[in-house]
Order: sequence, then C-alpha cells, then structure tokens
Amino acid sequence: MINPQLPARSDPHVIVYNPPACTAQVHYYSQKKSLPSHHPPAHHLRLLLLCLLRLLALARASQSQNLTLMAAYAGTAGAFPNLVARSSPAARRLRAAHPIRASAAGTTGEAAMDVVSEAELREKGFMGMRKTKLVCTVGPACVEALPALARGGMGVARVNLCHGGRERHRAAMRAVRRLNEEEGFCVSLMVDTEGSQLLFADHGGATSVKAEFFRNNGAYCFIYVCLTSWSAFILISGILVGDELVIDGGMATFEVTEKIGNDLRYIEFGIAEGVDCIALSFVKDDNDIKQLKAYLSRRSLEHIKIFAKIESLESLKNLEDIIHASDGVMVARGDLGVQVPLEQIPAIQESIVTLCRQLNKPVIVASQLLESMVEYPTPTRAEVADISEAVRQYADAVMLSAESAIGAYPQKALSVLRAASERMESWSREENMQKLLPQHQLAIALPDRISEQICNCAVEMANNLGVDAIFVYTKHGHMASLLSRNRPNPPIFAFTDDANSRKSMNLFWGVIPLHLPLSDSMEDNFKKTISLMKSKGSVKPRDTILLVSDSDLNRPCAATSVFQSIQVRLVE
Ligand SMILES: Nc1ncnc2c1ncn2[C@@H]1O[C@H](COP(=O)(O)OP(=O)(O)O)[C@@H](O)[C@H]1O
Ligand SMILES: C=C(OP(=O)(O)O)C(=O)O
Repeated sequence: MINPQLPARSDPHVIVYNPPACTAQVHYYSQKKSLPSHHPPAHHLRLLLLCLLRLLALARASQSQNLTLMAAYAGTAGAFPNLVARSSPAARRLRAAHPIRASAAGTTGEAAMDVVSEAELREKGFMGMRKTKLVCTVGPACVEALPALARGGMGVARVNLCHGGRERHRAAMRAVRRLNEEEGFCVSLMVDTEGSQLLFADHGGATSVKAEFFRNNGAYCFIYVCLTSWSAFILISGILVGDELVIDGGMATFEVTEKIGNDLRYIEFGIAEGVDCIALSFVKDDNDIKQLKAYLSRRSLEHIKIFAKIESLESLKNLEDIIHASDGVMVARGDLGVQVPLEQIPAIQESIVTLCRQLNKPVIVASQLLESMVEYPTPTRAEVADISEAVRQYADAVMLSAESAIGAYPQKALSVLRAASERMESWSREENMQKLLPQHQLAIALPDRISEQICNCAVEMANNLGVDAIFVYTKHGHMASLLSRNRPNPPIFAFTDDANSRKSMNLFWGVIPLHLPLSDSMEDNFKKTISLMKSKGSVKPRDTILLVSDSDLNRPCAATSVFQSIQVRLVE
C-alpha cells in the first residue's frame, strides 16, 4: 500500500496559476511555493485579484442559499468554435493541406495496419517504432487539428466531459471516428467522467475557475470549483450530505443538502457515442469499478474498458484492489497533487506504474507533462525530464491535458511528447538490451500460467535472438498484453479479428494492433500477414519474426485446454 505522509496544513498560502485560455486555479498549501517562472508577478497578482473577486461574488451569491448537489451539466458556449464539418470547404482545405493516405482499414478482409504505424515502419524500420502511447485531451484548441494530431501519433483521444458542451463533445468524437473510418487511423476514444458535482450559483462570468478548499469538519478534503458562463460547480470526492464547507477561512459557509450522482449520464453519453474506454474519476475502491463493469456487462458492453483515475488518498489506500478490478489506470497527478504533498508524487507515480505493469494493466501518466506549452512554443527542460522519467519507468502511455485541449501549440506539444519519449525509449533499449524485467507470477490456473510463461519466454527469446518483430495472433488481446508486460526490444504486431480488441490494445506499450480475419491455422495467418506486409514494403527477405499464437484461436476465452506456441521464422 502506498502511504503518503501528509503535512499539517495550517497557515495556507495561496498560489494562482493561470493557463491562458481561461482557467485559474487556487491552491492552498501549507508551505510557500514559488510561482512558475514564466508567469510574471504582476500577471499573478492580477489573477489572484480576479480569482478572489470571483470567490467573493460566489460567496455573496451563495449566502442566502444552501448548497444542493445536482445532476446538472452546462456546456460552455463558444467551445470548439471552429469545428469543421466533414464536407465543408474548410475541411477540404484542411485535407488538401495535410494529405493522408487512405487505407482499407478493416474493410476488405485483408490485414490492416493504421497509417501512422505504417509510415513509421517504412521510415524507421522495426526498431525505430514508437513504444509509449500518446493520449491527447481534445478541446477547442485542437478540434481543427485532429487529423494532424492523429498523424502526429495520438493513439487515444480523450474527451473530458467536465469541460465544454455536449454538442461539441459529440462533434469531436464523431470527427475522430470519421478519421479512423475514412483515413485509416486507429485512434481510440476515451471519455473522462467528472465525479459528483455541486451546483450552487449562477455567475455569468466568461471564464472557468478551479479552486480547492478545506472541509470544515476536520477531515482533509478538497473541492473543485468551476465557474462557467452559466453556472458554478463544486466537484469533490467523498462529500457527504450535512457536511459544512468553508471557503477561504470563513469567507462563506455552505451546507450540503443533497447529493445526486452525475457520472452515469456521462457514461450513457459515452456509450451512445461508441467510446472505447471510460476514465472514472475519484475512484475510491474496487467497488466503484466493479459496479460500473456490472452495469456495462448487463448491457453487453464489456468491450468498453474502464480506467481508474488514481487521484485521491483513498484510491492510494486501495490501489492494488483497484488495479485488479480495472482494465487500466491513470495516474492523475493534477488532483493527486492536491491531496498528497507534491514531493511525494514522483515516488507514488513510479510505484503505480510498476504495480500496473506487474499486474498487467496499462497505465497512463497524466497532467502537466508539458504545462508551459499551453502558452509557450518550447517546453521547459524539467518538463522534458518529466516525460523521459515516465517513459523510463515504462508507463504504457503519457497524456496531454490543457496542452492539447486549450493550449496555443497542441501539435507542437504532441511532437515534443513524441520526440522526448522516442529518445528515452531508444536510450533505455540500448542500456537494457539483454535485461529482462522482473515479473511476478500473475496467473493461478494452469492454462493462464501457460500463457504467461509462453509470453515471458517469447520475450526472452526475442531479445536474445535480436528478432526484428514479434507477431501475435490474439482474439481478445490477452496474449499481446502479456508480451507487452515484458517490455520487449522489438515491436509487437498484434493481429486480431475483433475491432474492439484492436482498439483496446491501443494503450498497450509497444503493441501495434492490426485487423486480420483470423483462421485456426497459424500457417495461414502467418502467410497472410507476411504477404500483406511485403506488399506494403513493411517486411523484407531475411527479416526474423517471432510468432506467438494460440493454435486454436476460436476457443472461448476461459477454455481449460490451450495449445500455444512460439516459432521463429525467417521471411523468404
Ligand atoms: N472540451 C473542453 N472544452 C473547453 N475546455 C476544455 C475542454 N477540455 C479541457 N478543457 C480545458 O483544459 C484544461 C485541462 O483539461 P483536463 O486536464 O482534462 O481538466 P482539469 O483541468 O479539470 O484537470 C481544463 O481545465 C479546461 O480548462
Ligand atoms: C487527469 C486528471 O484529472 P482531470 O483532468 O479530470 O482533473 C488529473 O487530475 O490529473
């Protein structure tokens, strides 16, 4: 269990930080922290005043009323103002400016690789292929740039339903799906939920403000205030009816009178829009995940993967159970850094990443990786070091938040994220050429133990023999994940005939998911894939491929007998 040490939080000190496109945050810390150097002091002072004025307005507006937690949602007018309709002249201009080679992804019955991996393979060869996956938060700043982001390596588009309007979310998600269908990308869609909301006043301000406060009942608790043009929201973890909330040392006191969950509506929205995964905010324990999984299962939607956001003390206490119950995890360092002293975040991140890899669950490192690029075209050295550290720890994915959603340089931020992670990957590969990562046994039942051992051995062989690529034929992506867990040197090409499995493998480190109508015959599968990849110039004679397969791919997932094999083939 990760056990952070919390300092006493007396004598709060206020820091205001303001990404340019309209968000201000007020953090209360027990100790003085320096402001980010690229924000001039006058700028901070102005923001601090602005923020305090807002809080005062908020307090005044709330004096006469009790707080009511409501299942409410307000979109922000003007978010995604430049959304381009598919057939609009603007869209045509965009496509002409950024031609993308169309691919027959999954439509012709032949194997299909996404256009980005295909280009990467052609340009850099097997060993140059990117391993760490890139997640971009979609917002007003990048809707027009979605094709460029997809081309730049965005593997997952995350839509945070906490911000912006529902129509805009829908349009963005549909735009991503169209890119996949028409342009041959394979970008998965993630929606991020927001936990409970507290609606209490209408301010008519043009911006949104986030603030964190203490709870007045002695417990350590944070609230998140978001003022949009219509409403003010407070979003908190673990708030109870009857709690008293105090803002800024008594400027205003509120009583919580009602609490209504809101996430389910967002989840329904995501389902209707065909999301591939849901990031669940403020997960407390494995029950939160199990309940959502049961809900999805009742509707035969098991293919939607649940990522638990680790962003509270409670989630740290129940970390192992949460990881077991989830399909993946997000280290949500933004909110986590509110509840845990900042200096403990790096160690906590490393523990979570390591545990996720051991337990075979993909893990995303999120928040502030390139925060300065919200405003500036170049990153700080410290930010590049931060990305490199997440990559060195073998996180499956790194994520852009405000950098891509509202930043001035979303494409540039993605290319920095990509370049920094590629550089560290290749350095780390050279450093650890023949080293195997320590693995602890996951499986209990014999068939599962066989799969695990096959994959461990396959990676050891692949590294020792220096093969060019690993091919795995997989129904549900499980074998691909077991290979990925060992972080092999060569890339893993995972062939599946299940479109949902393909999308779910998008967050596995080092895995390139491909669509392929699978047959029970390993020989047929291999011939099909090799001839396709040869025709695209992706493999050449004398390339060495290590093959891993269930020989009976059509057996049910939990069958008791398995016949799996490892083969090494030379391409003729
Ligand atoms: N769809 C959107 N519309 C408008 N603004 C957005 C959108 N998504 C994200 N943002 C902005 O980007 C910032 C960073 O996004 P994110 O990390 O997802 O949220 P948060 O700040 O709540 O942690 C948000 O604070 C918000 O200002
Ligand atoms: C990713 C995070 O969550 P959100 O963006 O939803 O606040 C975070 O807190 O780091």
